[in-house]
Formats: sequence, structure tokens, C-alpha cells
Amino acid sequence: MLRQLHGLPGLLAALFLITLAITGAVLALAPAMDRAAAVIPASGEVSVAELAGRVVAHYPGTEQIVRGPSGGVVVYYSRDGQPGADLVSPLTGEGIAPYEPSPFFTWIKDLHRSFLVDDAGRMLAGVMAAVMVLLCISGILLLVRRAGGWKALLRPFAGSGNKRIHSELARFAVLGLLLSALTGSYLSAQRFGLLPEPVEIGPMFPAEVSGGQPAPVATLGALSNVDLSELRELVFPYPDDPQDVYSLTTSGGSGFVDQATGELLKYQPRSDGSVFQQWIVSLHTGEGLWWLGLILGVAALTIPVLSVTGITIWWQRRRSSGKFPDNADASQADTIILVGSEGNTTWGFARELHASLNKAGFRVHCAEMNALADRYPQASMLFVLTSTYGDGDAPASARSFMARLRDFRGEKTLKYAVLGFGDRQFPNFCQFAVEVDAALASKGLSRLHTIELIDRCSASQFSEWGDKVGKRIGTPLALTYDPLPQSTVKLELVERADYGVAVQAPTSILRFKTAEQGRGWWPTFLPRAGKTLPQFEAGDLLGVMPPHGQGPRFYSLASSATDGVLEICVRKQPGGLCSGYLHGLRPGDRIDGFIRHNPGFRPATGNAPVILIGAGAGIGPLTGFIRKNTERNPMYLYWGGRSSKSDFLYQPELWRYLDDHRLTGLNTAFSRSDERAYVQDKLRQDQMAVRQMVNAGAQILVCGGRDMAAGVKHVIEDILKPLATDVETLRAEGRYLEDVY
Ligand SMILES: Cc1cc2nc3c(=O)[nH]c(=O)nc-3n(C[C@H](O)[C@H](O)[C@H](O)COP(=O)(O)O)c2cc1C
Repeated sequence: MLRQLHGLPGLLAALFLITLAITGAVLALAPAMDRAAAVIPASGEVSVAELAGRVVAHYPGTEQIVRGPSGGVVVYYSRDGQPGADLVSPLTGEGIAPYEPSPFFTWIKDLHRSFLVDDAGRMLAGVMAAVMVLLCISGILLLVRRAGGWKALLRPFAGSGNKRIHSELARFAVLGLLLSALTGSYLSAQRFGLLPEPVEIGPMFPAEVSGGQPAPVATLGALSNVDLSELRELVFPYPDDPQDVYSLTTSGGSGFVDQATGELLKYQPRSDGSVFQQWIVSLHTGEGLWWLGLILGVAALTIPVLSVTGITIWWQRRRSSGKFPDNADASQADTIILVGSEGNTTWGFARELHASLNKAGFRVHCAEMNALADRYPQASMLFVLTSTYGDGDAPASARSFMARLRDFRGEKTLKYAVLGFGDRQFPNFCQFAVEVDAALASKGLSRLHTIELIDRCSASQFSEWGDKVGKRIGTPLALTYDPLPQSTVKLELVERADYGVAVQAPTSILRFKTAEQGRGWWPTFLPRAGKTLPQFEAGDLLGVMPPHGQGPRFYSLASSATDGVLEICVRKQPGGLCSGYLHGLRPGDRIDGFIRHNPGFRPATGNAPVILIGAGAGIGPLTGFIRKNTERNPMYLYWGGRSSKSDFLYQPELWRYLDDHRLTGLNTAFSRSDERAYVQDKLRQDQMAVRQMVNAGAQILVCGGRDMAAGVKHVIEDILKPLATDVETLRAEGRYLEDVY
């Protein structure tokens, strides 16, 4: 419900909101620019009488002096019968520049207030402001849900991609956006009579004025008592009319000043309603609060990005949660698939399983976990595919599953398998799936297959799980997960370097270029008939389609698009289908590939040290990060191989980076040399230095096999103990990242 409340209005309003945001951001500059152009004396330095005296000395035909919200003083005068207006210095009364409202800002203001179509546009702008209030409030509640509570709202968000960008930006900007939207809605509601607008009726013209000889304005007592910082406007009396008076408006009220005696006549303080109104205007426009204007402007600039990421998230969710064709009735089905999902990606996996089982002749019913029936009379297999949310909690479509499970009466013949979807960056990896698996077992059901956990939507883990389940049920399941139909690009192997054969760890560095002919490298990456690769960074993933219609396998990229090649580092796995295929390639051979972004695995920017830890082919993306470290931020590499003579991957390149300081320190460990050391041993030897770096804010990135990553985590936990922190805390802060396979 909350999500619909956030998504639908956002989608409909996106274009108008982007217009309002961009124009609002431009207008937000105006108060700061006005302020920069003006001369602003300190409070108490210049009285209105002094100002008026100085101005009159330079502009004998002064008719009015206005002090704008940003502090700039403008004099309106008449010279030789011609009216004029100048920005003046209150310190001297001299003109600084002619005063003319900027036609550009006027046009932007019209676009902002009414989309250039008068009342209908003004009404639309008001509606958009109200929609923005709704989006901000529902967005705040979604952020709280995503963070796992109000208290956790300031912690770094885990996860990656559009969702992370959307949440981080929203958290940064939401209060500014809410303030602009609330004040904008208020002003619109007043304009269309939905809220009362305070009417400020000034004091009546005084019945009696002295009518004496006018005194020089600089000597008038009532004007001497008012500081310039309080002035709004001072209207001069008609020349040669002794019965006329000065009209004075200040931030506190308005009144008249006798031009002969300098006495204040008929002063009337401003009403509370008018003061409140002025605050609303200032809070919306930044008038008089130039710094707030800039903050609101920056917040407004996030709206285009929030709109694009929001629409992308909505679109991906929609595509992956479409209805299933051939969904059998729950009471007739022999196989049940239950799905626990919040962001809907798990539905994409469920659809693939559903289609594959259907093709194999099963009658399959698929539904959300919240729709668990009391019993499935015909079913012999139950698959539960679920993600985990919050801090190890159930996702939206599984919140009531545990409660419903209490009333569930499973047939004795019903066997189940749970497949968890999660992200190892979270402390409670796939926790909810683990709890569901235990709860089903405690119901007396037996397992068709032990629980397995999929990290970050790994397509290869999913297809491996399918192979194992297929063997158990006696029907091959060729499961391929493709979140959106991928358009692949032909890549041509241009270079390879082979290592590790002598130590039974054949590993190759493979360099590809797109096979389509273009002028140089870059044109091949520009959009052409949809057959192009998007931008990529080291640490992103290259999806490779092995032959014979298998699902894609993913390899971490060791290069960025700017390096001019697409580089991966691949260890040949015994019996590995895709790694064997890649190792068999010769220069000139072509493969099909696509990019999957992985923004969750990137070194942080800034001066804090970065500690890169890897083993074997895990050095690929780490080398890519070092290559990109042209800022020469402190970067240390701990890497383990088997033999320095056989599988020291990237050796010459790393030494070059040490020389040019892209790499600050290199520490290698070789398990089949005399030292017989692993990367964990090197970390332990260096524990003082590692601890100091973590204390100085270092980020740790680990890349390589699961066992190595577990060993490294263990050592790092020990190293962190004296610092009273641990790996999970660093992980939550985005300072311990893993790319593990
Ligand atoms: C706010 C948030 C909280 C998450 N919490 C966890 C968690 O505690 N444990 C975990 O393993 N994964 C966690 N994840 C990762 C998701 O479970 C993972 O991305 C999953 O593939 C999402 O599937 P879905 O889109 O079908 O919900 C979290 C993701 C987000 C965005």
C-alpha cells in the first residue's frame, strides 16, 4: 500500500516535478546572487535617516527607497522627468548599477509558478506540490522500513544499484523537499482561496500633520531610530507638498513620518498572520535566507535523479512480477512454488522455475507466501523461494507466512526445498529463508533438497541449484535467470596471458573488444541498433553466455570502459562448463556477453586507505581498482597465489603501479613456495598496520573464493578486537565489501 502510494503519483507527476525542481533550483540561486551583488552594512551601522540622507545627496529626485529581502537597497527616482531605478550602496548612497529585474529569472519564475499557462498552470503546480508532500511522507516511511527502524535511519544503506542511489539521495534531500513542497502547497492553497490569506491594511493617513518647513531627511528623528536592517521601504512625500508625509514600512510594521518634525505618526505593528505569511514565503523561496535557498536548491536538484531511478525501479518491479501463464489451481497442482519478495526480483527466479517445471509436465501453482493455503491436497513438492529484508526479516509478500504456517496441514508425502535470496553484505544473510526452512521441518515435512542461499541474484548459483534439484526429481531443469531480456554483444578475444598450469591452477587473463566494426574503441560503445555494451567499471560483472544454450555465467571485470579493453581473469574449474569454454578461446574467437553493474563492490573515494585482499583470479577487479587509482590514494594489496614462478598474475603491471604510486604497498603469499603462506598469514603478520589503517577509516575489499574470504574474515575479526569493532559493523558502514564466488 505504502509502495503504491509512493510509486503511482510519482510516476504520473515525474515530468512536472522535474520541471518544478529544475526551475526551483535555478530560482534558489537568486537570493544568493542578490546578496552577492549588494553592499550590506553590519546591523546597527546605518540608520534609515542616514541612508536616506546619503541617497538624496546623489539622487535629488528620490521617490522611494526599497530594501529587498536579500539586503540590497534600490532607489527609485525621477531625473529630468524620466523615472529610473538603481541599486545603491547604503554606505555612500552612490549607485552601484541600474536595477532591472532579470528577464531570464522572470521567465523561470513563470515556468515554476504556472508552467507558463496562467491559472490552469498555477493550479497544476499546486497539485504537484501536494503530490510532492505525499511522495516525501510515503518516502520517509519507506526509508524507515528499508533502514529497519527510525534509529537506523542514519546508518549507511546496504544494497546496490538504482535502489541504493534512490534511497541515499532521498535520505539526503527529503527534509528540504518536504519543506519546499509544504510551503508551496500552502501558498497555492491560499492563491485559490482554500486557505485564508492575511490582508494587511496599513494605518490610515494621519488626520493632522504639522505642515511646517520640511527638514533634511537625514535629521528626521523617527527615521534615525530605525536601523537599515529593519527597513522594507520608505516612500518620499510629494515635493513641495507640506501636507504630505514619508510612508515607512519596516519588518515590524508601518507608519508615517512628519517631514517637518520627524515625528512618527500612526504607527501600526504587523499582524501575526502577516509575519507568518512572510516566513512561509521565505522558507519557500529563500528570500532573506539565502543559505536556505541554496540548500533547497541542491535538494531540488536530486529530483531528476530520484525520478529516473524511481521509474527504473518501478519498471523492473513491474516486469518481474507479471502474472504467470499456465498457473495451475492450488487444489489441483502437484507442485507448489511460494514466493517471498519485497523488491520483486525473486519473482523472476520463480517464473523461470515455474516455466521449467511446467515444460517438464508438472502441474505447477505459484503464489506469494502470504497466500499459503491450509493444505495442498494433490501436491508432492513445495518450493519456497524467498528473499530477506530489513535486518533478517520477512519480505512484504511473506510477512504473514509464519502465522499461516501454524494452521497448515501438509500431506505426509509433501516434500519441500527452500531457496533463499539475499546479499552477503547484510549481517543476517538469508536469515528469513533459514527460519522458514526450520519452521517447515518443525511442521514434520521432509526436505526434497537442503536449503541453499543465493547471493546477490547470482544466476550461476541459481542454475547450479536447478541442476541439483533436477537430479533429485529425475527431470533435468535447465534454469537460467535473466532479470530483463539481455541484449548481448559479440566480443572478440584480442589477447590472452596464461598462468598457473605448472601448479595445477590454470588461470588466464582474457582481453576482449567488441566485435562490431567501428572507428576505434569508443564508437563501439555508443548506442547503435541496441547492440552495444553500456559503460562499465572494474568490479562490474561480465555475463558470458556459454555455448549450448546454458544460462549466463558472471565474471568480475578487471578493467573499466576507459581502459579500452574488457578484461577478465578466469581460473579453469575442473569440469567447469563456462571456464573451460573461455580457456579454449584463441585470439580472434568471439563470445556473446553483456554487462551487469555491481556498484556495491567499488573502492570508496577520498583519502582513507583502501586495503585490497584477494587470492587467485580474485586479483582481477582489484588490479582494475589500482589501475584507476590515478589520484594516488593509499591503496594496499594483499594477494595469495600458489607459486611466484607460475601464477603471479599481473606481476609486471603491479610493480609498475608500485613505482608510479597508484599502489602503496604489495604483500604476496605463495602456498607452494618455500614460505608456504596464505594471504591470511600475511594479514596476521601485518596486523598492527592493518589495525592502524582501519582506525584511520580504511575500507577493506575482499575478492576471491568462499574459503579464502571466510579465512580472511576470521583474521580481520581478530585484528579488529582491540578496536572494539567487528567486520559486521564495518560492513554496515560500507567499509567491508566482498565479491565472493
Ligand atoms: C533494505 C534491504 C534490506 C535487506 N536485508 C537483507 C538481509 O537482512 N539479509 C540478506 O541476506 N539480504 C538482505 N537484503 C537483500 C535482498 O534480500 C536481496 O537483494 C534479494 O535478492 C531481494 O529480492 P526481492 O527483490 O525479491 O525482494 C536486503 C535488501 C534491502 C534492499
